[in-house]
Amino acid sequence: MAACRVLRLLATPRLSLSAHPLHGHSGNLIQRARLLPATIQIRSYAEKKVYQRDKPHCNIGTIGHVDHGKTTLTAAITKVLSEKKLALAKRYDEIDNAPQEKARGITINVAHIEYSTENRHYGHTDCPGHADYIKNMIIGTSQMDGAILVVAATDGVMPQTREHLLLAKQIGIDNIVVFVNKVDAADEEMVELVEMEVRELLTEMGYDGDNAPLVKGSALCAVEEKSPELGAKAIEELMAEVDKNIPTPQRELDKPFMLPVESVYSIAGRGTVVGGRLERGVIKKGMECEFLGFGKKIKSTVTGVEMFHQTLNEAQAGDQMAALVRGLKRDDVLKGMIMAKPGTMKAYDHVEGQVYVLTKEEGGRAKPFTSYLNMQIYSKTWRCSAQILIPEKEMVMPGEDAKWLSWQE
Ligand SMILES: Nc1nc2c(ncn2[C@@H]2O[C@H](COP(=O)(O)OP(=O)(O)OP(=O)(O)O)[C@@H](O)[C@H]2O)c(=O)[nH]1
Ligand SMILES: [Mg+2]
Repeated sequence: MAACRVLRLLATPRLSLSAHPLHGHSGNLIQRARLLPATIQIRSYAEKKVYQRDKPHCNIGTIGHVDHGKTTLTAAITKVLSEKKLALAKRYDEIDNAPQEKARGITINVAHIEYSTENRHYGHTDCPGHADYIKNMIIGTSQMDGAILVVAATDGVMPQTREHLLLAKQIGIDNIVVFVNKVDAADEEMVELVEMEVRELLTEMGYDGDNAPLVKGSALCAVEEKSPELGAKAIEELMAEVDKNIPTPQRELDKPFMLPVESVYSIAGRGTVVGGRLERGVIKKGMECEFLGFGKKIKSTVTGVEMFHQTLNEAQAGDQMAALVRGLKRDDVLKGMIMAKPGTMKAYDHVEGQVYVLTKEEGGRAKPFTSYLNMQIYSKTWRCSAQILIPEKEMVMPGEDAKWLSWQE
């Protein structure tokens, strides 16, 4: 189990950073960021439908252990909702569409899918469960307002069930709805045991395990149109719980805009498109913008805004959006940069934080640590290899609080 710590920035207390030293030294960050695969596909700006903002927008997604059925559940939700004309049904292989994903049968990149219920419009991020792709899961989860934790009844709580829930908690996801999947392949006793186990885990992680919304069913049955009680009905029940238990957050619309860049594309003949979840403010066509990060500061102008392939008159905080920007090459902008209103943000190469070090039982490390330790720091869509300094103590034990300073290596 990997150690995980949370930094609360003193200067900007709304921003929380998760440091996750899973992968050790990151090497050349910029090179790595370039290698990361694209996640939102914007094919053409021509003849786009205009997005109708007639329902509140909410960002959710699927987290949980590898192979527990997150992508199948994502496909099942779109299928069930498409029957009510609230979604376009997405097949499993349209969600996991990279050749490597198809070959290995696992999710590697997060996928962003859109659908609606009667009450809300959703952006859904399907995260990878495999331990090797935790970094993608952290970025995916940092864009969610609430999460669906998928646990297979055939397996129960597994290492990444625990780790994903821990990370979701650290990232600040307060509302979780559980889907106990693969109920078609497990006996009743097993399903009951798994429910108890998940509730216990939720409590352990600081959620209200006893009263957490939990739905049991089978995503595969819903996709294959079998056993409607376990299939389509369970999916409807799940979405009703999501509607009820994951509140739409208050968005900061009146602040200067800020978009952590999650993906960068180039569209032949049109230019460069950047995608991500708009963290605050409003973005409209014609606005000036500035990209910060990786030692760069680049000015540009927004020439188009869209969400899930539909044109937006304006993108609002919370939207999973993409912006076309003028005069930039694809390689000028990197995943992890911030796109902001010019002059409103500054880049730093160090952070000061008040840190609580998780104990081994909480999923942290067993040993104390001292200054000059190298680790990865994660925040929003960026991650960075950093060195830490603990000014007031010689060492910090798991379970202790400390003030610390970390700077980019
Ligand atoms: N019996 C049964 N199998 C299921 C169910 N849901 C998914 N599966 C199967 O479980 C396997 C894994 O499903 P995925 O949806 O790829 O799992 P995942 O959680 O997205 O996996 P990663 O993204 O790689 O972590 C596939 O073979 C699915 O067909 C279910 O309800 N019942
Ligand atoms: Mg998957």
